[in-house]
Amino acid sequence: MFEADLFSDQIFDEWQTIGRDLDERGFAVLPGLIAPQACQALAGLYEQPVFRSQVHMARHGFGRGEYKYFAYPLPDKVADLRARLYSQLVPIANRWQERMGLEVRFPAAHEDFLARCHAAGQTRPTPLLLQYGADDYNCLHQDLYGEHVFPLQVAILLSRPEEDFTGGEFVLTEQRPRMQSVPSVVPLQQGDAVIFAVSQRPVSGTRGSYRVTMRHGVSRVRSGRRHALGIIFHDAA
Ligand SMILES: O=C(O)CCC(=O)C(=O)O
Ligand SMILES: [Fe+2]
Repeated sequence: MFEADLFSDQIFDEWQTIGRDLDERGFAVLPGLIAPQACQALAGLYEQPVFRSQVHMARHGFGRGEYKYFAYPLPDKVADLRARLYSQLVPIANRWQERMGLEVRFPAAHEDFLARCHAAGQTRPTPLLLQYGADDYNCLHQDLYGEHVFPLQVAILLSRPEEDFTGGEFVLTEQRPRMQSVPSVVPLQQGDAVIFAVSQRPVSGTRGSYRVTMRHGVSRVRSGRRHALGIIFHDAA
């Protein structure tokens, strides 16, 4: 299903660039991670019985639209993507932990990190499929589900901008100490992945690194229907 083989030599350079973008801005785009047909297939799962729960965002003040958390066992494609992206991101996550003065380090294999989450009672899977229609949006938020937090997450756009939907842009804000927040809009095509900080990231200052707080959301969809796949690496309590 993957356009990009996450471990091939060709994309080694791409991961170097991704690491640099993440360090500099707290987010990076991995273009064409999922082929159009596979995007359609993943969006089609929304109506299938592969979920543990459904959230209507308006009921919780999270925005407007809905999402569903996958149940274990995850669909093969989602499980594969989660494990493979994790192993690419772990060196970056550990570098960030060190720069933020945090003691926790993450193991090389995702299953070992999940064992840590599960032992602490964070046993529920967090990968999710989101569905937005006209006028739906997702408020700025952070996907924190307990004490154990992997500092990076991934969202993949499954629909085609301008064809399947208009509006509905992926948005990030960065809140700096004693300064006003910086907004970023991340342009995505179908199948593109955005990798971004879950809640905090290190920024280099004149006297070493300091932490900034990131939030993400989706601007109002103006027309059509938008699906996205969210890959969060920690499980939920
Ligand atoms: O719909 C999106 O693009 C982002 C959804 C989201 O909040 C997430 O994947 O955590
Ligand atoms: Fe989110």
